[in-house]
Amino acid sequence: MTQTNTLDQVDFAQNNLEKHSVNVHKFGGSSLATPECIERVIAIIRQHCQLDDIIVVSANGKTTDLLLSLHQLALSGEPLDSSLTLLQEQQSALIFALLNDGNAGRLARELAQDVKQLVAWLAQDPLAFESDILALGEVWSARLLSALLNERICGSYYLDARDFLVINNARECRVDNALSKAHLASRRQGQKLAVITGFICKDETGHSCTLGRNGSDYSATIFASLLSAKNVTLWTDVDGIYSADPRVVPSARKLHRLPNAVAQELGRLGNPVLHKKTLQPLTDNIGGSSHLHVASSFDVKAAATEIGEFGQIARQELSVTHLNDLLLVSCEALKASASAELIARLSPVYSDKKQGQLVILASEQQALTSALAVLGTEVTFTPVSLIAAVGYQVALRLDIYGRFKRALKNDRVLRFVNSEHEHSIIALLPQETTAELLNKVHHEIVKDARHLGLVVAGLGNIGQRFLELLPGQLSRVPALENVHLVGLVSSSKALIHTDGLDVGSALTDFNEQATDYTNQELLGWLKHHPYDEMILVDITPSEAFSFLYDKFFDLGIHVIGANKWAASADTQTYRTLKAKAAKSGSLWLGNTTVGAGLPVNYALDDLLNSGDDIMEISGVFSGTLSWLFEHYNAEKPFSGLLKEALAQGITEPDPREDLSGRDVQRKLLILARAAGFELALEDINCQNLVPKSLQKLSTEAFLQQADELDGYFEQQYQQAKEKNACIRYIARFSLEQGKVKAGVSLEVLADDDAFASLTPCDNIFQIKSLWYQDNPLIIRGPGAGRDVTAGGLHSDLVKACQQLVNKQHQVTLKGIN
Ligand SMILES: NC(=O)C1=CN([C@@H]2O[C@H](COP(=O)(O)OP(=O)(O)OC[C@H]3O[C@@H](n4cnc5c(N)ncnc54)[C@H](OP(=O)(O)O)[C@@H]3O)[C@@H](O)[C@H]2O)C=CC1
Ligand SMILES: N[C@@H](CC=O)C(=O)O
Repeated sequence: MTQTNTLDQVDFAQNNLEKHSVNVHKFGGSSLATPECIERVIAIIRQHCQLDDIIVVSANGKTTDLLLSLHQLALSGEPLDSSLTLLQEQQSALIFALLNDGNAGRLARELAQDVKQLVAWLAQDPLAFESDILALGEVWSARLLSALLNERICGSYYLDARDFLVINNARECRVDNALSKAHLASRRQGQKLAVITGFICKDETGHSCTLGRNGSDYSATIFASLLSAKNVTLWTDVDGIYSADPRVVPSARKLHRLPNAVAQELGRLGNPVLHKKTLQPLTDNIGGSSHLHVASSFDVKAAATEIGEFGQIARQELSVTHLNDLLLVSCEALKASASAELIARLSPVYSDKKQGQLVILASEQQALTSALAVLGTEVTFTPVSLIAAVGYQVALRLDIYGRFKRALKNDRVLRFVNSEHEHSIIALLPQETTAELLNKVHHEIVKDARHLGLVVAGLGNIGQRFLELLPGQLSRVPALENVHLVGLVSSSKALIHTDGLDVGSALTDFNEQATDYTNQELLGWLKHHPYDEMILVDITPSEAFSFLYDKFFDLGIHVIGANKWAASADTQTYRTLKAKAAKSGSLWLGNTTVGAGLPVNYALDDLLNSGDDIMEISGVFSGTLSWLFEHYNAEKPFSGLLKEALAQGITEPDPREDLSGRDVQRKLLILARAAGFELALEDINCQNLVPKSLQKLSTEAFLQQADELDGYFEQQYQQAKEKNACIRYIARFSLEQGKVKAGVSLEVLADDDAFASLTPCDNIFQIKSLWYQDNPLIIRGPGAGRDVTAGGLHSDLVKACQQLVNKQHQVTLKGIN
């Protein structure tokens, strides 16, 4: 895990910023529309950019539309004055709202010069200067942002892409890579942020050209390819790519990672965010491995969608897309081989040479009609629409094919076709694809596709057993179908694979491949994980690790803890954690913190849910102490038994946690809190069975001197025996006349007491409540041990997943909604 420096972490006066690679950030028009939007962009750059990165900009807000309308007005000979004034006013307003007086004056003078030139072009020959006219929007936007960066953040320069980006085929916007790369290299300035115009370029004769619809996105990926950039981020008004258009399908889920091939297919089949040209420079760049991110400049915290090459898990993502306003073209001439070049040029949505048929966008009808007129044959156009299931080689997945057909069984379908590389199954419909149909098909295809990541912290006695049971659970329990083990963490080493670890060999892989990590690195990875939900199972005994819960909940991570520290933390910390978890929708389960696999926490929850009031909880809460006192008969030394319990994995890693009563004290606190009481550890009297002389030693030294315990326990045992009684470590909590009484201690019990004759290691919980007053509720069984604890954690995992697989996230589309 590596950490990159961002601009807000460095002091520019003595900047020594380490570069990892170039990143390209593109900001669209809506992200740069107003002074407030531009302030947001500045904040993003400060946080996410490094020196030498490239920033690509579109024209501010609707500037290009205004320039286009001026162009139209000029062509039709209509007056320009009011539109010109509006254009200049809008630009001036941005300049004066954002820049200091000196820079604002300079940019206003340059703007006035440009407007003069614009008026001349419009008067002279608007058609010939169309691209020069449209290019002004990006030039103004880049000049403004660069000046602002110079004022606010760091050295910056702006580049007009027409100074280096050369295309040698205007119709297909094909870039002359060698020439453009050389020109760009000669214009870059080191240790500064470049702001470059998107959308515009020049042709081989030096004339201005534009890159067409979504041209700035295309510019960004072209620059990334020229510079072998590591990442390209399209900062836009939506926070990623969804499994269907979320404006139409409310249950659409964000796709966190998309393989290039799938993203390209989505762009081709009408995804509103991706354009089919955008990815081309990255995928054409053989050996290049740039990843494309789609992120929202309006909601920087929202996880983005990352597009690139990924392993198996990302390849399982499915989505549904649709296109209305299509035409099915039938023409005999299309069967001839002479039509091949025409078809390739048009790159239709679908073509069937045998049948002489194409499917094109309705907007392409005119171009096709004139192209086919040359062939002199009759053409028929039939309005159609398409709906498609898109995913990596989805056409080869028979289950998905079946579901897709099933969802459409009551609709008229002209035909089902697979795309060339099997990344989509397309249904051509003779009618419009309605919102209702889209929702129906989406539900059928995407219903169980939420991916849950799993990180296990603590790979000791219990953690290892948990992992041994995991493969069986994953293949047996339907709710775990989309759970992927992605991380294993011990106190100093971590093995994290975003694409998933092999559950069968996870521990061996951890022992061979895990590397040192810091908590910062772990949190950094968790912050950007690409899963719908992330579950962390804490099987450490560590208080330090429990301090991270606060951050986990901030990040919306779900926690299943066997670790008792957080659940028994001081009242303020506990309250804050509960509130944070509730706020971020994080689940926090800890059934095994008390009674290992026994469902005592669940039972208390159920009682409260049933309207009951709990008045008393008592019993034997320690598996270790139960095992010790049920076995102890003063024949074998007590210390010998203690070491046996440690070897059996019943005790805490340091058995003094058990013997001191602290473990029982924590458990009583956890249960009292679960029963709805607010109390702290200090409110629970605790009898420590470890003599002072052994309390401060290391675990090893304590075990060596453990025979110092023997005399005390022998005496306690014999004294009890004389009264036909026994010794047991008991926890008691009660509410008496509105006052809480709580304590844990060694008690002398009659041999026939309900807490006296347990199977060694058993816990017993006696709960008195309104419903269970005269005849208390009893839960009894093994309260410690590898199997029951690991099993209890699996029970929590299934419970969490049952809730999370169906959880709906509110889609927020800032800038669109
Ligand atoms: N034994 C039982 O029957 C029950 C136990 N529990 C709880 O289960 C937990 C685990 O117990 P057990 O398996 O016996 O413990 P172990 O000592 O056998 O294993 C502890 C694991 O936690 C790791 N660890 C320790 N500190 C940290 C840290 N700061 N960050 C990340 N990992 C850390 C250790 O790593 P390393 O190897 O590097 O030291 C080790 O892998 C405890 O909280 C215990 O109370 C709960 C119910 C029943
Ligand atoms: N050491 C504990 C383990 C479970 O929490 C016990 O003995 O009960």
